[in-house]
Amino acid sequence: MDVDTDLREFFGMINRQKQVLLDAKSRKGECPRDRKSRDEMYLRFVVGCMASSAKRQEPQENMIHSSFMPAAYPPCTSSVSSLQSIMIKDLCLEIHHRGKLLLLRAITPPDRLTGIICLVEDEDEGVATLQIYQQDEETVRKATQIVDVGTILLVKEPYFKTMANGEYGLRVDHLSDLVEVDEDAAIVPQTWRLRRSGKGISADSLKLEGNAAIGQGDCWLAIKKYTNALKQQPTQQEAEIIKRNRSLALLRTGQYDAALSNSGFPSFGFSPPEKSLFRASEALYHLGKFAECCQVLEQLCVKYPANSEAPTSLARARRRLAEHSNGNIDFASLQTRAKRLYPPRMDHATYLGPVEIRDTNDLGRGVFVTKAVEAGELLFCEKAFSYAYVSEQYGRGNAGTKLLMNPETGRGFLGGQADLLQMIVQKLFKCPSIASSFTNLYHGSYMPIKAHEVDGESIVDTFLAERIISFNVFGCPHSSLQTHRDTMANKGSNKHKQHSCGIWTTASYINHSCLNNCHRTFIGDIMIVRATKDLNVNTELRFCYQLPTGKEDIGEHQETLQKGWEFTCTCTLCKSLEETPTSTFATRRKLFTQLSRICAGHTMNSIPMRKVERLLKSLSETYDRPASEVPRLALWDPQLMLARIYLAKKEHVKTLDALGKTLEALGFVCVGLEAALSTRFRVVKWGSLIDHVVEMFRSAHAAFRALGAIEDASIADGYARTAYRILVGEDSSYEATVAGYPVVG
Ligand SMILES: C[S@@+](CC[C@H](N)C(=O)[O-])C[C@H]1O[C@@H](n2cnc3c(N)ncnc32)[C@H](O)[C@@H]1O
Repeated sequence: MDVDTDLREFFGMINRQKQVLLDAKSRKGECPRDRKSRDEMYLRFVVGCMASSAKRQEPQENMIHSSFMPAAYPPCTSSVSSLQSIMIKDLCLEIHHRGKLLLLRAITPPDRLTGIICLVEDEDEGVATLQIYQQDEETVRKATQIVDVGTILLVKEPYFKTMANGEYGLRVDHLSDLVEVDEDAAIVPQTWRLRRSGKGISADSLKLEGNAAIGQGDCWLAIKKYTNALKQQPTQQEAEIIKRNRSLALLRTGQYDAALSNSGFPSFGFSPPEKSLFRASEALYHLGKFAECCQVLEQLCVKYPANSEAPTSLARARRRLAEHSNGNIDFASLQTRAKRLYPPRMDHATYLGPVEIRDTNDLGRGVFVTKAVEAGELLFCEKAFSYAYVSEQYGRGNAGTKLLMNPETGRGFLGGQADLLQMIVQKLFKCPSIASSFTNLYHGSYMPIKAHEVDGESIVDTFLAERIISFNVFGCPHSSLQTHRDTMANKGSNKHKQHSCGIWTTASYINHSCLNNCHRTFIGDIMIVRATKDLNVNTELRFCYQLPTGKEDIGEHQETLQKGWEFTCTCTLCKSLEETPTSTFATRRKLFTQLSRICAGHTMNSIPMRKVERLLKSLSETYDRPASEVPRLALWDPQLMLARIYLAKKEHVKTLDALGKTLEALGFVCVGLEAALSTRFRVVKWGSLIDHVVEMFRSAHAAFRALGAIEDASIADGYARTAYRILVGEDSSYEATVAGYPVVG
């Protein structure tokens, strides 16, 4: 939603790749005889590495790293012991060798492109290129910590294919399909046992090696050392210490479930060690289990009063718990922190207000309000499940140059979204206890596998994750406050071309309507959802996935919804647009163009008001349904311009009249804006909310005040604040923002 999915400029590339895939498919099942020799492959690989290293050292601006998803295939769900060995020479093209297992040893260091690439050999000295995808970024885990010369790997149910450069290679898309093997594992041939393995070394020595690795910042190596130490039959006491140490390395590598169980949680025994309690609390915090985290930290504070970090951590966890339970949210401080943070990943908890996910009659699941709410009320405030940040100034984010295309579905992920896939797959793999909040999201017709675990590792289906992201991803600005200020300052907003994006697992259940009744805003990776109308209990919430501007052809709007989410919108606005004859659209466009030309060609003082009013009247007459039922989205803009001119000319009665018409065009029903001023100003029904609605109410405030209608002025200011709260997410910044409005400040 609101993500940049316009990949037209890449269509040529997608089509060429489609052709490559088709050509490859025609060789399906073929066992290629024209494989390159080991030496030739080695030479090509080294040259390729040198070229990519040179590119990394001198990155070109706007360089796009493109990659393609293969046709979806499920991850292996069989345990290693049930698979049969196969050799590289027996692999056939475009085949997933189900029931088979390939034992490999890396013969080159890795090269990192969009995936990690290296050359591998098998026991028969057959050589192939291995491409592994969805691994951690280099900044999180170096490619050499994943595979390096001598690393022994098992590829489960190997997928052999023609690669982009025309050579043949193995491609691994699912993390659990690749298993690193110890040199002393029974499956490893004697000739490969060259390095010093854990065998014969005491558990204590391996533990010390693990501690040293942590000291050097290599937590992945530390985990291996501790795991080997545990295989050397340590005493129970030793084993507890080793696990406790491993818990720290697991914490630092984001493996919070395993860190928690290695800490000894939940039964720490009669005398819980300080480190166990602390590590358990950290893991619980990162898993969002704030109540349990507080309990563990309270225990730690009582047992170890000298621990100086525990009270600070407890205070932090209690703040999260309060945010989570009561919606006790300090928005002003959130805004301040988001401004300084790059990427703006906020240390904050999710608050779910009066909302519930339920089945709808016709659109699968949806979100409903559990009590009556008023326009502006906070419904929920959700921390992202996963968030990929791309700076609006480019170059400051963690993404921006990747293009991941799926020729099979015709969908593509650009920039942040391509990063999001890798981040989510890693998170699901590392924290399986929270995976279902993501995997339960809508995924269209994709059929997921049933198994979740094999050989003690979680199974993550990369293609399911890709599909879920494409239906549920939200584009987002660094902060909606900045977007609002930019829009109001006429700096133009890139609202509809968001590169940062994320997944918010509650918001994802909200279905679409062009006439939405709730609105999402962002402060960094926090999404704030507020009601845009007064809602009765049990009303289903509706977001606008993609806002029709009212100027485009309805076909274009429906095509975007169909392409993005595979449905056709049947809301009153779409229905009315569909029923509008083409000739009416043409008249509307013509009148609109005339209006735009007049506005662009005149200053405020020289604008021919009568002509504009006449054109606006004719434009209104092209609509037949009342605006309260079907907003006239093409009309508010020129109508607001009139209101601005009247306000500038201090013609306050006309200002109020023009504002009434502007709000009406957006579907608002207001009373008390008429010349007589005999009725108290009131919004009877809220309409579509756009940033300028705040300006409209502020202008009404100014006009009422000038006319001496002080109470109406104050009511108008109240509405401006409510609209602002909905559009920005909070109103602590209201005064500072509206003071900067160009027209009415
Ligand atoms: C983000 S999900 C929304 C939650 C979804 N209904 C569920 O059951 O999980 C988006 C999908 O919901 C369905 N959907 C949402 N709004 C719709 C609408 N107005 N009409 C028809 N289908 C809609 C479409 O299948 C769409 O791809």
